[in-house]
Amino acid sequence: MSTPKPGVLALEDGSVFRGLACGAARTITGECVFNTSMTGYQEILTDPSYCGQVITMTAPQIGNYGLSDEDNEAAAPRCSGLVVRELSPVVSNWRASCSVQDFLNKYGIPCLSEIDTRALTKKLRVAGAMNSCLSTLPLSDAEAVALARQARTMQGSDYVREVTCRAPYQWREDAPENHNAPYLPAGTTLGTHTAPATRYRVAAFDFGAKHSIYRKLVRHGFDVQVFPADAAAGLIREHAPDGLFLSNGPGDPAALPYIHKTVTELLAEYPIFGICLGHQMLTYALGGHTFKLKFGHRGGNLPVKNLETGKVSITAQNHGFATEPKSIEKGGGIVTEINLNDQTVEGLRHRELPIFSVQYHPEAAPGPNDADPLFVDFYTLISKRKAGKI
Ligand SMILES: NC(=O)CC[C@H](N)C(=O)O
Repeated sequence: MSTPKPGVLALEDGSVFRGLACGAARTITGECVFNTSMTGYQEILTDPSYCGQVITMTAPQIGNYGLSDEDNEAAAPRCSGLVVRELSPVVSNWRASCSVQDFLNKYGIPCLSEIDTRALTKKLRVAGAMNSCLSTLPLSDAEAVALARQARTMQGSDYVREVTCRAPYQWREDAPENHNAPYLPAGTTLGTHTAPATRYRVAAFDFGAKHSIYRKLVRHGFDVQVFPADAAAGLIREHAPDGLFLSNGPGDPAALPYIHKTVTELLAEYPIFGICLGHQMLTYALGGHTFKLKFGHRGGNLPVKNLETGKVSITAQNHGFATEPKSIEKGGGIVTEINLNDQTVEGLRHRELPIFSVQYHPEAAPGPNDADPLFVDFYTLISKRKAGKI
């Protein structure tokens, strides 16, 4: 075994953490954020919404079950770096095809282990998410801090352009990355889930979508046609979908005026469901705006209350921005859900139009399945629209 090399993480406030280098040998910068999920590091690493960010996992050991070919959320990871307390020296799972170390090497992502992630997370909670420099090459503290201070700021950054698909395509049920969601022919039942007999066509804007969302849509009776983030309203109309889906994605939601414009144009024409960045795009289409949260919500057990039903769901989340509640009122938006930790907006709907969205991740990969019925709600909304009831 080769001797582990030292590596460094520096924050823009001048803090420096030294650990052991693994993954790619390089120096990167990015916004340092933390995720409190106990499991699901593969889905987190491959979620394109982390583009431009250095992910700190607060779970003390990462990597013990390796990575499997079926659980990726995108074709390649888009995060900038990974920080962990301990990387498991062994991989123990029959589904595993590689280790975290091998995966990071393959995709050129640097990682630090043996970092006091508790101290780092406490710093980020008090000061807020900060820009950082992570290097697995020889670099002095002063050099690393200087690079962290020069890093591109999250606010104002359009990272969607870097992760969206280049051309429209049909999401294929039999695509290799789709193996872990068994295909249910129309009308058949698996466990408590019955695949609807009638399938609807949904046009999905890919802002950096997690594949689990497409898998869920397919399971819930949708045929998914995926469109690049800058697809014009006319292109969507040509496809004649039954509904629109707005995906999750990286970066600052305020920095995407071309998407705000398209969604505004399509607002009154189709039933719409948005998740995370998609929810934020609906916010802008309703004339509203977002603001940056201090340290964001990233984890697998965040409590959300539905203000209309009183029901509380435990949800998976990954976002750094949130909707300003008052800002959506004029455009007909109603806040439907709030986060019980900080009372920020977690869901909205339109007063009359068949449009709704959530800031959290109902596809839950990783995470609890409390919000799974939202996919059924979207299906029901489209059924009603087609029956002329709304
Ligand atoms: N997961 C997402 O879609 C994140 C949305 C947005 N980039 C945010 O951080 O708030």
